[in-house]
Amino acid sequence: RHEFTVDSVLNKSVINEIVRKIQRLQFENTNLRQKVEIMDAEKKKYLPVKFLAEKNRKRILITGGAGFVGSHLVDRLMLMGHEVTVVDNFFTGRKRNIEHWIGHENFELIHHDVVTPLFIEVDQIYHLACPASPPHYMYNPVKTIKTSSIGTLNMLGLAKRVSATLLLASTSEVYGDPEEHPQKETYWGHVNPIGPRACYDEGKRVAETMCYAYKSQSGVKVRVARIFNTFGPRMHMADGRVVSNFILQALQGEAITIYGKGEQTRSFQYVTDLVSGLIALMNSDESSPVNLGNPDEHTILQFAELIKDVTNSTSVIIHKDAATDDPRKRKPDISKARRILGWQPIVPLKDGLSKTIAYFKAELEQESKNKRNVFLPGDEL
Ligand SMILES: O=C(O)[C@H]1O[C@H](OP(=O)(O)OP(=O)(O)OC[C@H]2O[C@@H](n3ccc(=O)[nH]c3=O)[C@H](O)[C@@H]2O)[C@H](O)[C@@H](O)[C@@H]1O
Repeated sequence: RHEFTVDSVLNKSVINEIVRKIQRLQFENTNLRQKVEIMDAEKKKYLPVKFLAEKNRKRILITGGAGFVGSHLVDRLMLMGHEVTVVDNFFTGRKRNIEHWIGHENFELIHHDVVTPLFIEVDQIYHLACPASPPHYMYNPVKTIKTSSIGTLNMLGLAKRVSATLLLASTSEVYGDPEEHPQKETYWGHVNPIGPRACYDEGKRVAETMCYAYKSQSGVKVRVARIFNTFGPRMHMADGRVVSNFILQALQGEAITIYGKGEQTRSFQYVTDLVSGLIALMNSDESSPVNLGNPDEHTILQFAELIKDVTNSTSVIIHKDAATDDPRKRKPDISKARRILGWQPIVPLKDGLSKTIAYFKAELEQESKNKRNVFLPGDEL
């Protein structure tokens, strides 16, 4: 209408204005389209998770969820379609262990130390937070005791308040240096209460005691998993436990260090087997402790030779001083888990090792790339 009613100067400016508006709209439209495309691409980076009906979908808290075992548990529960909240203080946990879920609508990450109370709403709590490797838990023994005692107390308090079920990640270390072999859940253990391992062993023993005190006094639903030696990808490079030490030493051609004669035994389970056991236990009605481990027992010397063999390594095997209070034998009796949960480990040691070796190889490659890209003071940037 303007074209016919106003003079040609005004007419021209109106037309210019309309053209500008159209251009702006087109620009915004393109921008919006690009934004949607980026969001779609972002969505595609997540592995597809199951869509669970509201009544089956649980709100699950995993303390220590950015750690080695915790992050594998996160993966399984996310894929199952649950809402997962991870709490970690990142002492031994790493954000990169769970980075592939960050931003997902079913996932939440909270940087928090369980020694401080936490107020959230959840249905289940997998309480894994605590360093598990001897050099890590001995690094700050007082903090280790606080984590197992006050940390567990806080999580039991949370479970009580919101009527959640709490699963405690306990350990084979509650049996100490066992005088019964293999170890059944009925065995009370042989623990030195003042030795260097006591901060962890006794910490976990009191954590178990607290679970049963909360159960009998307040009716909290508890599950206690006594976890035996576990290995797999995402173990910390500086973990210090035997599997990661031997693999890293073998891959780098360094001497494989056996503490003592190597006659002590351990039985190793692959992490995905453990995850299946933890989930089965959480969803069972069993409140008394259950061993989760692989009964396939090896001496540490045999294990060093196996690692040398599977990595094709030229490393020599050397002996160092034996560790204080190092358990001489360890092998789980898993008949209870078999009977009650229908669970048993299924991953053969060699298969688990080859996945773990591939992981450490990739980590070492990444490290050597970083070394080449490192800038030193005085370098021109
Ligand atoms: O891996 C685990 O799941 C367990 O690890 C540790 O228990 P430990 O059996 O002492 O674990 P390692 O440090 O891996 O030691 C296993 C054996 O290998 C020996 N070892 C370890 C490291 C090494 O470089 N060389 C070596 O001979 C140790 O002296 C010990 O006899 C923790 O204390 C447990 O809580 C945890 O459940």
